[in-house]
Amino acid sequence: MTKSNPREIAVKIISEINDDQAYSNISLQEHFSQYAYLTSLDKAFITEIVNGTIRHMKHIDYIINQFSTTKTNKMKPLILSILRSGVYQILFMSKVPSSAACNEAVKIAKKRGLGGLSGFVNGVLRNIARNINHISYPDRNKNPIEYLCIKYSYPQWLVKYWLEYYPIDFVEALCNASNNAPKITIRCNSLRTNKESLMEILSKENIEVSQGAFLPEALHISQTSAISELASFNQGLFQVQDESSMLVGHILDPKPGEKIFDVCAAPGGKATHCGELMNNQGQIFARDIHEHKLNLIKNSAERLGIDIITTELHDATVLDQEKMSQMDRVMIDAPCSGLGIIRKKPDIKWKKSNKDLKDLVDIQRKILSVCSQYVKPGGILVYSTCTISEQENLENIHWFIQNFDFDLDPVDPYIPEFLHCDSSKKGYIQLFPNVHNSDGFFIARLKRKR
Ligand SMILES: C[S@@+](CC[C@H](N)C(=O)[O-])C[C@H]1O[C@@H](n2cnc3c(N)ncnc32)[C@H](O)[C@@H]1O
Repeated sequence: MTKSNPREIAVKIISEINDDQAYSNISLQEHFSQYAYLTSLDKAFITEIVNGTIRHMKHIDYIINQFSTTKTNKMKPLILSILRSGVYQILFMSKVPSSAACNEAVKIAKKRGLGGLSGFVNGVLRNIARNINHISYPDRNKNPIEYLCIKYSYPQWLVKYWLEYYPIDFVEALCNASNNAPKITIRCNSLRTNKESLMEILSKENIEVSQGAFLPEALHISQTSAISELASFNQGLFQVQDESSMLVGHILDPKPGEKIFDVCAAPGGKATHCGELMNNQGQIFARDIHEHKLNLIKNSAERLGIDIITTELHDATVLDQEKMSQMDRVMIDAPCSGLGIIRKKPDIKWKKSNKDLKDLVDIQRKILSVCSQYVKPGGILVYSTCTISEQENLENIHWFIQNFDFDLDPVDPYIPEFLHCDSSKKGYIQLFPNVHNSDGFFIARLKRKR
């Protein structure tokens, strides 16, 4: 069997994402396992082509359509994937010579049985490479929506949606920041080590490591692939988690000995963080609607040395009478549109729609109305999402406090001072990639009145 080269594998993954609805992160991991001969450099190269092409897809298609008589919506899907990945390399990968991008695209077309179209691929890509500095774009002043959609590659519904809530300069900065691949952030496991020791161990494993931005337990690391092969990972010294997501644990503020309910818990990032914050004392019930995901929680808890987490298969929209008013704290890390994690999962741009947001609001309100009943009088409920959508965030919270016996509770005591703002004094915070250089996250803290 001939080995597939990295560009060919990238085209395959791009096709799976666009044509078979695969998720970018899952498809990348599956191919890395399948092609065990790939080096870490190969993996980084494939990840860059795949995520970059998906990130800039609308911009890329706009360019292809200026140079090809056959428009992108009429092309064979495989040819389109080959062209898109070729244009990405020409436009965004300054270290890749355009000639290499064109030649390799032609080779892939031939190898995949589309030799008859190799001249077309060659012609379109070389034409684009020659004219890359003479492409005209929509005018920002005359047509701001089209400009943002093309320049930053976002679907029109999303640009319009964000513009309903934020000024255009903010939306432009948000679109731009959400196109940057983020640093990897890890959480030092305080049950097994401390930050200084972990930094030393990681350096010995040839991982570049630096302090996180918000929280004492957060570190940034350079390595993006093969984290799970590190001895330090397997010894449970850390967990991969964005700092914005770590803030949820701090805002919940669980104490040793308490009973905590995490009703949408998989893969367990926040449940295991709570285990660490509780010094592995107390009880955490970690539920999810998907059985196969419960193993992810169990495996992480075991690796991190946390034994107070009980995993349970349960639909959070269905009331569990036995748990009513039993919990000191309840965490609803709700299923959401994920518009805050486009940096990590660029395919979210193309997979979500306005209708999804409306459907999600229904589920989120159902989960809020059911799971708030598990909180003891005087207890705490934290609602969080990894999205930037007022409907799923603040509008849900306003609806909730109007209809249930809960008040917002200030989050300032639980977050670093530089994050303090008007809303944190009231009881919630919205993080943005363009403002906080983190995932876009919403976190609200609510206290049950009686
Ligand atoms: C945002 S993720 C949770 C992430 C998790 N808290 C963490 O920090 O790792 C939302 C989770 O909710 C689960 N989910 C979706 N609908 C649910 C429902 N009706 N009941 C319980 N879990 C649900 C999904 O399977 C998904 O794992």
